[in-house]
Amino acid sequence: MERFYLENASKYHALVEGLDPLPKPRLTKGKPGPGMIVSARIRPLSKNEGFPSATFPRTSEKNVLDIHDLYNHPRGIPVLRSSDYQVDRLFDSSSTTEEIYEELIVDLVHFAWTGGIGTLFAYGQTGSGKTFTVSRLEELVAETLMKGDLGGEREIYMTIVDLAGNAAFDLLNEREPISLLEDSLGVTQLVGAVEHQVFDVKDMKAQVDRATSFRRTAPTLKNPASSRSHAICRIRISDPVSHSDGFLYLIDLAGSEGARDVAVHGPERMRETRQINISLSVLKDCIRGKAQADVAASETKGNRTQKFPHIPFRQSALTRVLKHVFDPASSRACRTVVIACINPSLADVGPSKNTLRFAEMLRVLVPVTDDIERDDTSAIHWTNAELRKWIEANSGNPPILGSVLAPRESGAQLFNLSSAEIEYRCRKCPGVTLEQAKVFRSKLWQTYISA
Ligand SMILES: Nc1ncnc2c1ncn2[C@@H]1O[C@H](COP(=O)(O)OP(=O)(O)OP(=O)(O)O)[C@@H](O)[C@H]1O
Repeated sequence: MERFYLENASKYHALVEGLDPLPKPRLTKGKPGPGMIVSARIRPLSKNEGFPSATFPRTSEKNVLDIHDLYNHPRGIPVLRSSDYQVDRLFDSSSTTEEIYEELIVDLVHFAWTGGIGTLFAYGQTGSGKTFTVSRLEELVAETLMKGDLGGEREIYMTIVDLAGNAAFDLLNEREPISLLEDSLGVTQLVGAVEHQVFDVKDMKAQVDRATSFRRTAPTLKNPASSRSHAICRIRISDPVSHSDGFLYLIDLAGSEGARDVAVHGPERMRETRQINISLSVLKDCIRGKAQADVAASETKGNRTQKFPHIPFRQSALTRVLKHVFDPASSRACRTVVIACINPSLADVGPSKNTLRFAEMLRVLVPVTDDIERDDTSAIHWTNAELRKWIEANSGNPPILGSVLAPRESGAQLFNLSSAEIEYRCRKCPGVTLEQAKVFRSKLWQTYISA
């Protein structure tokens, strides 16, 4: 197939240039649900790949991507086959990891700092840029956490482990095997993994580099050092005053390889690929189930008598480790960001389409009512400054401070927080009682409902 693409590269360019400049519009009704953003990042095409780019972000529509494949028609005339995909946020090949951090990840850091659970998944075919993206994001997270301007004292602990099938290894301890055991509360513990307390940026970055050097890699057709395991970097942010922990998970998933890529590597690698694909499939079901549960909870304003979708988090080691992210019984406030990484090369259109289909399946959209679409001044569109003003005027005495907001939190994000999270934040303001926090919470939601 690659030979076919190379031989017909000029034909491909001519067909793409001759396409209708106004592609069929993508009609999606709805906005992303609370607590979940599904994005895609297209990496630049490297010079030595030799194939044309087959991915085309639309200029006329935000966050929509066209992929044009060249089909070897039986009559011998190559034809174009086009498909389009939509995500919540698309980063094209000129985007930097710093931009992705500012738009999507810094909020997760603030969220974890205030006691929430923030999770990032980088997903995609082998060689699509997952490790490149996550490594830089880890450095940027370290810089934010250690800058000292997040407010309050915290202790930071890091654990970095590697999951290959059902086996787990400690990347901060020379890849020593560890056990995944469930404790009496049903939480899967990483027994034997070192939890390293970090005190500055240099120390954090050194731990990340150390973990990278112990990561399991193997050559695939697409990447000479392909990661054949899921790497989980867990950052626990402990508040010594309230004795509560926030968590940040940065997860570089194993490359989703096609059978074609591993066929030359024998039965061991085929088995490994099967295990990776099964765990990715369970992960998809869990992320989607969680997003549906979040939407249902926000629509019923946290009423837990509502029947939530089944989330099969016990079916793989990866999702068992992330129990408090996926367990519907968990009361922890969670936010998740998925970055679907794409190699734009024409030779990779098949895996790229699979990755984008996977990303689309994760999206759970909330219907947008006409009122909300029309009314840009409604409460959920308030800026941070407007929110602070509203909080000051409506929080009673002693006042609940505007600091209950994470620095970049939007109106929609604040209104979608769980009741436990809102009360937890209010209680951190001096003198505020639980009763007052509850009154404030219900005022907040009434404002949201009437918005
Ligand atoms: N945004 C980018 N800009 C420049 N180079 C990139 C970018 N993303 C990836 N690359 C390069 O592409 C190659 C493959 O990237 P990377 O190793 O991150 O892929 P991967 O998805 O983690 O692969 P695997 O799943 O096989 O481990 C690397 O040489 C990396 O430097």
